[in-house]
Amino acid sequence: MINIASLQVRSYLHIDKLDIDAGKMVAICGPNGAGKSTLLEALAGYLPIQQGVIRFAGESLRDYSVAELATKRSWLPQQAGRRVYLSVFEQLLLTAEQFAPSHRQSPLCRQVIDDVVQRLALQPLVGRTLMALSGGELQRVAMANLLVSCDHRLNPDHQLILLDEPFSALDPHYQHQVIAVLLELKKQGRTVLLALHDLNLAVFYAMDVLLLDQGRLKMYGPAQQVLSSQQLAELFGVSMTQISINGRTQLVLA
Ligand SMILES: Nc1ncnc2c1ncn2[C@@H]1O[C@H](COP(=O)(O)OP(=O)(O)OP(=O)(O)O)[C@@H](O)[C@H]1O
Repeated sequence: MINIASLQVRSYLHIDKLDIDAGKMVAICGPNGAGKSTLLEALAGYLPIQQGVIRFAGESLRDYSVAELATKRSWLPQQAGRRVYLSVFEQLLLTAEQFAPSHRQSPLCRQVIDDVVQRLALQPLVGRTLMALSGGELQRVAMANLLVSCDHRLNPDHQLILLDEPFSALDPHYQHQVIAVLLELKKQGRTVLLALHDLNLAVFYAMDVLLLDQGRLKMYGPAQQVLSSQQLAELFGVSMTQISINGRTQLVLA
């Protein structure tokens, strides 16, 4: 689904070779400044590629038009939507209508929005103005907006979800709720890549982890293998160990 070869972006990020299969959920981890956002922005098609190639579904990213990319992948940057003077419902409708230009599809847009609002329990927020929301509320609405954009009823070609620290402002309840939604999308065959600082979430949910350090790919594989005590000590300078609670792996300071 994603194939990277000899990639250089912003003279900082260098990846010799990386292949990510469809239907994976991959946490991009690494210290501050490691290149996580840079990699996601490059995959989203927003950064010029200085050298090498990113292939998405077999075709070079350079060969996709902006419109084609918009239907195939969704991109959630950090701090999305802060300055928009729209209600939550208006924002979601605007997004839905981008994929359903015919007026006859308006009832479908409303159905998709209703389903997403219900799935994320956003009913108390739909009439509120985006500018008046808290950081966490705004992040939940940004996720709802992404879910509308990738709903297969409106956007049947959709394949890839890219998220930059989507849980940074969410309390534990909403973190797990959003991960559950992403796991449902993965089950449908969507590929999900997310920059993540909370290493425990990656381990707990047995994601694959792509570990970056100083703009280089350090390791890619199952979280339990990649986030070993030795690797964590080397990269982050912290002493952590994996333990098992009720059959789930977790990281604890040791
Ligand atoms: N627009 C930019 N122009 C030039 N350099 C940039 C730009 N944005 C980021 N950088 C630099 O590129 C490097 C990688 O930044 P990036 O934001 O990708 O890291 P990150 O792993 O997402 O970090 P964090 O965990 O702090 O969010 C950093 O050294 C950063 O200072």
